[in-house]
Amino acid sequence: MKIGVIADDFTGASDIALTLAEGGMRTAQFIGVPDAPAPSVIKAGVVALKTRTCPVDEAVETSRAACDWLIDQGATQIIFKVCSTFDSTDSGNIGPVLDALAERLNAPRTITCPAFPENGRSVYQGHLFVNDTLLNESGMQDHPLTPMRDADLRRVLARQSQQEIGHVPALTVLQGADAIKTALPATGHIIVDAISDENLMEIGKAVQDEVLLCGGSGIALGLPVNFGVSPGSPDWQAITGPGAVLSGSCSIATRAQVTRFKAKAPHREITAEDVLDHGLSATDLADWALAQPSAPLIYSSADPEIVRAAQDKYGQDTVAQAIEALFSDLAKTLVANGISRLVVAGGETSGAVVSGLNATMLQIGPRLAAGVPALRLEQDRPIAFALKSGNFGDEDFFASALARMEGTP
Ligand SMILES: Nc1ncnc2c1ncn2[C@@H]1O[C@H](COP(=O)(O)OP(=O)(O)OP(=O)(O)O)[C@@H](O)[C@H]1O
Ligand SMILES: O=C(O)[C@@H](O)C(=O)CO
Repeated sequence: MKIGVIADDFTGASDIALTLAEGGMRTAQFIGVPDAPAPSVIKAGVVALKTRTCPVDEAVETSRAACDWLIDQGATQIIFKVCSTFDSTDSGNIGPVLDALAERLNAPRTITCPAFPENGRSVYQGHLFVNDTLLNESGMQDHPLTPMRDADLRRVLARQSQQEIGHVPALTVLQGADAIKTALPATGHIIVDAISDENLMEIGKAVQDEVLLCGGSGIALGLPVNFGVSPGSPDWQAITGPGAVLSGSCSIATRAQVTRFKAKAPHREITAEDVLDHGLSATDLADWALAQPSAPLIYSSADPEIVRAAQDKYGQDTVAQAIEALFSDLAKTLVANGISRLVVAGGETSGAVVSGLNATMLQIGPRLAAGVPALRLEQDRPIAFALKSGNFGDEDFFASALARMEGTP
């Protein structure tokens, strides 16, 4: 293994795994910290954790363990993969994990850039934009778990970290790799601006010898070439059989996808009340889903006012955990009863689903959308997954992903 990635959620893990795989590296996504060595053919290993919103100490400890495992596999460069919208709160978890990894790796400085231009995320003057709006006006200010109310990443990270925060501005990045390298301060966490893939390729060259990087999948764009590989599309063998869509993301993009898919597919909504007051069970939902004539959608995705009201009534963690536990049990029951293609929307939701299936390693297939690969899980039969980040994919994503898993994406 050459590159090791510690991803703070499951959709983010497959996002960066796709970038590394398309960059030409044999890549696998591991579910949690493995207790066995990686296959020797794997040149980029992505450990998917569920640490974006867990208690800080747990995030630090698990991320350190993932780092140790990746180093044991031979990784010489470590990436801490966070959300391209820098999802976190003032207490963490990005800053504390980055501080701990820097200490573990004896890295005097780290480079952070969450830009993902293909999906509209850019960093300019230290501020994160989603398309043409600042992060804090992009809809992310209403996220159920990590509302982002400040777009200045220097301030956001400073509130979470013990280290000094540096910045390399776009005007320097535009001058290319040598200028970036020269401008990097010797110590601290350094936010680097990037507004295009070309910028990210230059950053990739500039950070060839840096041991710890942090960012969205864009930070990996310019790295595989440093290891002498050439870009290509990962292989895929079609997986047929019944499908289903499970959506726990409440993002703007996912809600539009839910609306679009509902117009043509059997669908069923899960509300916080159903789960917490009326004892809705995974078995009831699975019985319904398995009786449908075409791939059904089961969703808890809801507008911000509905989410806020549920959180006020039951408590944020209680609702999130109850809904995630239901999706986890549901996925397990569906797969046990023949579902072979699963599209899942939302990072936390994907974490719950994949953990529920006791998956340990996912193979990375070709892209279904920017940042979303087709994934293959080998159990007693192959299962195809899409683990879609909340804000990724076009409105037709659910139908197109299910269709493309059956053919050649
Ligand atoms: N109706 C609802 N009411 C309250 N909370 C909900 C509701 N539906 C989902 N949630 C919770 O909101 C959270 C959504 O997070 P998730 O990571 O799955 O989506 P996302 O943040 O949009 O995706 P990503 O992290 O990939 O951007 C989950 O913890 C989920 O359980
Ligand atoms: O970087 C992103 O936006 C995604 O990969 C993600 O992490 C969302 O959960």
